Order: sequence, then structure tokens, then C-alpha cells
Amino acid sequence: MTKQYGGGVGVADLSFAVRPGAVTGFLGPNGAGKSTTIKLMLGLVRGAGRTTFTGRSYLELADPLRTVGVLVDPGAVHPSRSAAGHLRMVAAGGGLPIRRVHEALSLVGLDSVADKAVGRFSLGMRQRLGLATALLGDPEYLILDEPANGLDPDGVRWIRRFLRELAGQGRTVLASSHLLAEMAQLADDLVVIGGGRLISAGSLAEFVDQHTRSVVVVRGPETARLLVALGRNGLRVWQGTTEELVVDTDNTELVARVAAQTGLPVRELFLRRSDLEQAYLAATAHTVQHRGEPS
Ligand SMILES: Nc1ncnc2c1ncn2[C@@H]1O[C@H](COP(=O)(O)OP(=O)(O)OP(=O)(O)O)[C@@H](O)[C@H]1O
Repeated sequence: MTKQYGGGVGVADLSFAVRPGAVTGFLGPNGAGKSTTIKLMLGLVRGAGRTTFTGRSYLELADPLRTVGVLVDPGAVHPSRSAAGHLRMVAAGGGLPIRRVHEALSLVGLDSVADKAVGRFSLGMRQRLGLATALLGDPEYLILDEPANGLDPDGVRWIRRFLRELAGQGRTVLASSHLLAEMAQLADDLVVIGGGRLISAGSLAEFVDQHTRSVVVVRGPETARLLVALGRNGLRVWQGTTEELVVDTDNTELVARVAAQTGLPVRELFLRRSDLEQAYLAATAHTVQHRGEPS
């Protein structure tokens, strides 16, 4: 997919596959092009490229609500309409049986507020209603833009279980977020974009392997001499203080052997895996236009 806006790149030459039976996290910093991609996938904006669901583009689907469930803008519901009223309208418009309204509300835990005006809903309740709308046609595919947005920790746990269950039923679930920590809890696979381009696509475990690294931390009173000895053995020291060296290797045994051979005292020696959040920021840093305060 490619989408050029007047002001510059929205999405550039982006291609990826999403598999059934798994939750795929669609991750990228603010402005990376996630919303643009989702809109392109659904034919909501014009651009180059094609996304297929069981072989057809969204606009070619005979029965779109029964094929692809979409959560894009959960705020776009008339505030005086009740949750059930909103779903009845969508069901009627999409030729779905009215009984699905209560089934969908109960799936997301909103049955007790079915007749309450949506204007009085919290952000989390709106997200749930957005999900109920996506699930109304019992679709095989789900495309969810920031489904965990506005949810409290309980809500995030709920949505994690919920998306896993949907994927466990064999559905194809694509959920976007700009927060890696959120995605790391939610997703089996990750598609990571930055500046409208693909940075990585694969399993979450592969992403962790590729973008985090292990280092050996060694602490003791004579780090200056140890640093020289490590260097002589081809080991690179990343960071060092008078008390601690961070060695660019995962070979604890080799670091211990060098220390022992040189007879230098060591107080502590251990393997440390770098932080995934830092790795994600590093992987996408060159693509970020504006990094605001963390929200
Ligand atoms: N209608 C538009 N007109 C012009 N530029 C746009 C438009 N929509 C998006 N863009 C630009 O395209 C790029 C991608 O934006 P997009 O909203 O798709 O990113 P995003 O990853 O969804 O970001 P966020 O996490 O903030 O929602 C940004 O540089 C944005 O400014």
C-alpha cells in the first residue's frame, strides 16, 4: 500500500500478511501511518495497493459486516442514542438479525447498560461498544484501531483475554497501538511501522530477539584493568564506571574466564537483557517526527 498526502508520506510501499488464529499487533509511534493503513485496507481513503479478505477487497465483499469487523472511531455514535439502539441501526443497515444486538452486547459485557444513552458512557464503555459493533456480524476478520485506548488496567486485561479468545476461535485479529508495552501483552505477532514504512513483521518473540540484546554486567573494584583485559580478548565494553562494566556479549563464561585469568577481583557478574521498550524506541527513533511527552 502507498498513500501520499499533500504534506508528505502517509504510507510508503507497505506490505504485510496477517495470519488467522493469532492476534497481530500493528505497532508504530504517533504519525507512523497506522490509521492511514487501516483506512487503505478498508477502502476508506484512496491510495495505491490492495488488501484482500478471503481473496476480495473490502469494497468487493458481498457481506462486509459478516466478513470484517472494524473498530476505527468509537466516538462516532450519536450521544442520545442507546447502545442497543446504535447496534440495532447497524444491524438493520447491514442485513443482520436483530438478535445479534444482545449477543454482541453481552460478549463485551454491556448488557446491563444496553438502554443507556451513549453520551453518558465512559471512554472504556465506548471502546466496548465499538467492539460490539465490530462483532455484530460474527466476522472472521477483525481490524481494530487502538482497541485498548482509554481503558484502565482492568480494561486492558479484559481486552487481552477477549482478543486472545477471538483469535483462539480461528479469527484473524489485527489491533493497532502506539504503545509497545500494551502490544507486548496483547499480540502473538507484530507488524511494526515507522514513517509509513515497514520496520519489521514476524512473531513477537522474533522481534524481542532481533531488537533487544544481551550484555554481561560485571562489577568489582578494578574495572579499569579489567576493561583492558577484556579488550585484549576481543570483548567490547559498552559502558563503564569505576564500579561496573557492561560488556557487549552474552557469554558470561568468557567474561568470568578473562577476569579469573587476570586475577582481578569480581563482586558480581550476570547476564542482562536490554529493555524491549528501549529497543522499540531505538528501532523507530529515526522515523519519529515529533516525540511529545508520554501520554
Ligand atoms: N488527512 C490527512 N492529510 C494530510 N496528512 C495526513 C492526513 N492523515 C494523516 N496524515 C499524515 O500522514 C502520516 C501518518 O498519519 P496516521 O494518522 O496514519 O498515523 P498513525 O500511526 O495512525 O498515528 P497516531 O498513532 O497518532 O494515530 C502523518 O504524518 C500524518 O500527519
